[in-house]
Amino acid sequence: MRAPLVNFRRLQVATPWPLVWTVTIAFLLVRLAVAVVRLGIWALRHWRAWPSVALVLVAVDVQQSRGWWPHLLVLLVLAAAGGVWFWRGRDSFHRLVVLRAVTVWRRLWVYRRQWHEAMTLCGLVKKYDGGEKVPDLLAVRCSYATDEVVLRMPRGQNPEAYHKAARDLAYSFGTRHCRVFSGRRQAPPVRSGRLAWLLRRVDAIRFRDRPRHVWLVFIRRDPLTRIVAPLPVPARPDFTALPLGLREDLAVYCLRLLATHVLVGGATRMGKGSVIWSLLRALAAGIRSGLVRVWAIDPKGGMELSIGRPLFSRYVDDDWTRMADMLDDAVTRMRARQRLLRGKVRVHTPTVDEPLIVIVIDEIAALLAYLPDSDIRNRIAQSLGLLLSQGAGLGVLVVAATQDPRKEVVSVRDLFPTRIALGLTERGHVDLLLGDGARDRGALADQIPLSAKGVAYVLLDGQPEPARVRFSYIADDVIRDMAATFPASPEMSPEPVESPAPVKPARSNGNGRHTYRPTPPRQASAPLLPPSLLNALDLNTTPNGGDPR
Ligand SMILES: Nc1ncnc2c1ncn2[C@@H]1O[C@H](COP(=O)(O)OP(=O)(O)OP(=O)(O)O)[C@@H](O)[C@H]1O
Repeated sequence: MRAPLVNFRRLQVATPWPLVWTVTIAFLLVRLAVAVVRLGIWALRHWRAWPSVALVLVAVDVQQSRGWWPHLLVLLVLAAAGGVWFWRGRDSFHRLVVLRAVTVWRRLWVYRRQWHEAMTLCGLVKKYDGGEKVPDLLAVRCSYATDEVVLRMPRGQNPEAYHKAARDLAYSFGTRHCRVFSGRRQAPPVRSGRLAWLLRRVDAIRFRDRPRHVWLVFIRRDPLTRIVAPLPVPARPDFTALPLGLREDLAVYCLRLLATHVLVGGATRMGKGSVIWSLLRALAAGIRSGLVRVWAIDPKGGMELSIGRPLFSRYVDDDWTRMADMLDDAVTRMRARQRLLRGKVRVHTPTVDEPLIVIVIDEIAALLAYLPDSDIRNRIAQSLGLLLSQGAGLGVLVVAATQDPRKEVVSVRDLFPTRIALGLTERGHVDLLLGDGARDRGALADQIPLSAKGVAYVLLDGQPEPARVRFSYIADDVIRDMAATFPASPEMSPEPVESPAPVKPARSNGNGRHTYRPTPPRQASAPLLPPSLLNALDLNTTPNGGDPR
């Protein structure tokens, strides 16, 4: 027989039973308290299920006391109310009933059921201490086109693992695309009213930074295969959020133009024009009121921009020297503003006296790389360098498009803080435009099909992961209508202003809508290609034969 560890008898010490019992009871009490707290947290986390549980309990009670008739009656009343709701307020019915039902169904059937298996097979489960650490599925939110899944990573992982596994994840859950975001996609709501201070504090907790959370967006059906119609012109442009198109989660894509320059890259005929025109449409009310001045340069002889000539305070399409002069004038204007604002503010606020100047250049490579006269080319490069490095805060912005984003072609590329990547021909161009690693984080701009004109990858505010958007398609008639409705107001500046070309006003057709009556094109703005050839260019690439309606 083995000797006891402590022989109390030989030591003449009585067994300390009170101590043994106290320690045991204390230990059990602590374990019980932990279990109760965990149960409480679990119940709180699943607070959404409370009403359903309560309903089931009431239903069972009613069934036992009164039979099935009350249930049938309640079902009939609910069906009738649902029918009336669907008939009178289809949008709210879809949002509050259909989408919620879809969310519950997909959360349980698609995600919860297959979560462990999919995470294991995609290599996202960690092994620790003989057990497994599976990412926690926290929430699922469905829209018509997408499922947003929020998860918490196990320790020892970072979002890069999910970027790498994005394709595997997409196919595991029966979709073709999965976008991975390491930050929250919605900004906290703007609160107003009496309780705003309280709600803001709650939001500060609810929307706090959660480094261990990852947002997966599964694209169930691609809403960007359809052409996006022109968006309504905002009555007063909000330079921090100009609506330009649609995101793939069906939210409106808004561009922050304030204090930034924008470079649009895309292969030929992938829709660079639609980005520029969508932007001009969003600015149109400001153009008419004089809050915004657009100076346009179209090195392609007016092929793209001349159609909206009245929108521009200044416009050049045929003379390299005048293009260089215009950029020099912009630098002069910027310097004058610099003197005015020095020591007062750090970012210029547009006013009618000191408007936002937006310099639109349709093909910047033509000015920086292909221009034959090297003196003018150097002048232009110098002015652009100055504008891009100093103009953003002073309200002199450059919006430029290019087919080739390489540095040899667009030497000033790195000075554009905001970039948009439409369909590109080369894989390497994606990172050149959107920054290193953008393609690995999901910006597959080189895989955008030729038919998806106007589809682009952009970086949304504060997020390293690119989002896919489609810019609204602004047809020629819409541009002419815009130009007639929102012509640039006469400039009150010392610079020479060319008077806008006369455009026939849009005529009312009696029902409050305006129809454009085309005027014959001037010689300078006549297309360089015959219409038949232009149509032929589009025929194979646009789904409906180049007639996006
Ligand atoms: N957002 C869009 N949605 C649908 N179709 C579009 C869109 N943008 C452009 N397209 C179609 O693509 C064609 C080419 O568009 P656009 O001229 O804007 O391309 P681009 O990239 O500016 O061409 P280029 O390289 O010649 O300057 C248009 O004629 C139009 O049919």
